[in-house]
Amino acid sequence: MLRHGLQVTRVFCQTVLHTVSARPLRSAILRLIPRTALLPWLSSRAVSVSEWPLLSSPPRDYSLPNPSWSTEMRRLYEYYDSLCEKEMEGGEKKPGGWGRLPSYNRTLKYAAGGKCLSKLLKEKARLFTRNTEEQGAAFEYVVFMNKSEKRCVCIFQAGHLLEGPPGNVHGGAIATIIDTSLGTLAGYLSGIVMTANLNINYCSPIPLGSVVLIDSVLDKVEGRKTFVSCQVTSSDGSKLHTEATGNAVAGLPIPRQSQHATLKKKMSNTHRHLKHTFHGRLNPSFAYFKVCFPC
Ligand SMILES: CCCCCCCC/C=C\CCCCCCCC(=O)SCCNC(=O)CCNC(=O)[C@H](O)C(C)(C)COP(=O)(O)OP(=O)(O)OC[C@H]1O[C@@H](n2cnc3c(N)ncnc32)[C@H](O)[C@@H]1OP(=O)(O)O
Repeated sequence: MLRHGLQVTRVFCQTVLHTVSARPLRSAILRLIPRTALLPWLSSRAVSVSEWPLLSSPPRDYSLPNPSWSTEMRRLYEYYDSLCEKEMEGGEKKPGGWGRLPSYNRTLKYAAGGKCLSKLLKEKARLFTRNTEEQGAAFEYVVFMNKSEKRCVCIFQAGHLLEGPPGNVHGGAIATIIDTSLGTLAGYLSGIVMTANLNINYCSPIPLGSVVLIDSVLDKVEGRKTFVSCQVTSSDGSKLHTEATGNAVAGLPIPRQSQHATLKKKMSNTHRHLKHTFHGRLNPSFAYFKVCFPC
């Protein structure tokens, strides 16, 4: 009976809150509801308040296995996952040196725990490599990072929407996944970066639907520039498909004078959100990278 009552309350609250579109009214209602009391009823999943805000379902982590993954993709995922540092019984950490990076389609929003940072972001914007919900259709990938070796491995399965030459992957799609891997490595090591330069040699075509490995390493850091390179090989490493070098520049480009004040204000709002989300435990500007660096 009580369970039924709670369910009705949950559905009622969800309906009201989704129907109320006026923002001030919606936030007034949200303020009136005691979070800790209602959260377990309103969310079908068990999430803690500090992990995820009221009424939002946790974002999808695209780096986790899904039914479209081939046996080879799963095998490689399980291999690298077994090398990852894991919490063991008794709180001890199993050393491994590797870590899987989560991946979201709205990175800044989700990395900040769902706080709305959409002033900085376009509401409809999505990470290019994660812009379809159809599993297996385009970019299926997961990045494993080895911080001590300054290296990352991306396991990539190319879906049917990435066709270029018949039966093979489009060169632009290959460039995209290379940019993602190199950008992720450079960003992980040097903070916020923009790719300034990318050189690619396409050595042999990648068959559509196949699984390849993108092994990226740090070459050197010179001031703001982080030089990285990678090799794209078949999943058993026997065939070289592509090789690339890149240079990523750290820090945001200096905005024009007229944009400066607005950007500064937006960034300080973002920092406030991050500070609030992480309860001031971390330097908010780096919370995004240190807590859950996405790719
Ligand atoms: C708000 C950001 C938040 C990021 C959040 C990340 C989310 C993570 C989520 C998921 C991860 C997925 C990972 C994806 C990764 C994708 C990465 C991309 O695709 S980035 C898009 C394509 N790149 C551009 O659009 C850059 C356009 N260019 C620029 O903005 C500027 O030119 C920039 C920033 C690269 C440099 O501009 P300056 O004004 O800051 O600095 P100057 O003085 O021009 O250059 C600094 C140094 O770099 C060299 N440099 C500049 N451009 C170069 C070039 N093309 N080639 C070689 N060197 C270059 C210069 O010679 C200079 O070197 P010297 O310090 O003098 O030694």
